[in-house]
Amino acid sequence: MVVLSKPAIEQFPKTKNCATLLGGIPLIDLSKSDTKTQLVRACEDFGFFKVINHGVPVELIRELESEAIGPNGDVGWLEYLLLTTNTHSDYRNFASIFGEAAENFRCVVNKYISAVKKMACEILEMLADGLRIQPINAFSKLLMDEQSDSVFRVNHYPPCPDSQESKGRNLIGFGEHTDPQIISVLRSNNTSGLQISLKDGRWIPVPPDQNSFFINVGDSLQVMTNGRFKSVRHRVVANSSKSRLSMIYFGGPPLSERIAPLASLVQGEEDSLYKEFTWFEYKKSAYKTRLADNRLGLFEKIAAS
Ligand SMILES: C=C1C[C@]23C[C@@]1(O)CC[C@H]2[C@@]12CC[C@H](O)[C@@](C)(C(=O)O1)[C@H]2[C@@H]3C(=O)O
Ligand SMILES: O=C(O)CCC(=O)C(=O)O
Ligand SMILES: [Fe+2]
Repeated sequence: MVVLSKPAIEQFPKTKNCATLLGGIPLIDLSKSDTKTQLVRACEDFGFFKVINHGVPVELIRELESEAIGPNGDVGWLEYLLLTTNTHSDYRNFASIFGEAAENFRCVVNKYISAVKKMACEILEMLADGLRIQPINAFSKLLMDEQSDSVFRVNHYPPCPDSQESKGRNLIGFGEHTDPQIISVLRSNNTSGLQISLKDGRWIPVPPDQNSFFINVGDSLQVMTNGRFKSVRHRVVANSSKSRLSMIYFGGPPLSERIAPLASLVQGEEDSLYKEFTWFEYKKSAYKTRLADNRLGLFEKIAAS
């Protein structure tokens, strides 16, 4: 893990209209009435922030965490994918073998996704308001669309004792990358590991907080805001003694949606930094890239001379 010296911490961008800085990370209290300016500022400076008083029931978060770990609590040094090979399998048999567990998990995941999606949409509407974008649901309607291509991911990082021995070296759990979608809502248990990259390229650790959410600006929001918001580069380093469990909702647009800078954020066509693309085109090209690649590079317009 990167340990920051005090002078480095003092060099973090000073946020005007001030979102509280918590170890360098903007902290937004969603219960406060006027947070839109702080939200805009956090998306411009970091592409990342922490939210508290978010309205998602703590019991729902805990329930999902315990369901994700599995009914019998077996957590080994293994993550696996188990696929059925018989396309004609009778799903009623599955239910009788796996008991209620799979059914419950699906049900809790659905409730959790509805709650975090609602929060993500509220944040996106405050951001649109802060940027004076009309209509105010210009971003959130993409997540609300029935065809929205949003995904949900649960990551489990087993403890990695080797990372203790490799002093001064970060053992990577999830390599550096930006998220391709519009917005990501991340919640983890209290195990550290997540780091974000500042604009100057320095990596800073994000202190974990199981009761809060961390929000990432994704590549699509960077494009729609014509680069005003930055999709944050982030990674996860291995923890030597504790396992990390994270759950992320990635709010994405429908596959057919055209992604381009919003007209109100560009003076004229020539000021647009990106070529228009559909989310399908972006996703297709993203899956041909390496995790750390700059996926937006392909869609950037060459700077006019
Ligand atoms: C290497 C890849 C994994 C990824 C798709 C990609 O081709 C590039 C982006 C990766 C990422 C990062 C954020 C999310 O975890 C994810 C689900 C996504 O939408 O883009 C992953 C993709 C993945 O693991 O399939
Ligand atoms: O596990 C984490 O904390 C972050 C994972 C992540 O960045 C991702 O799944 O895209
Ligand atoms: Fe990510």
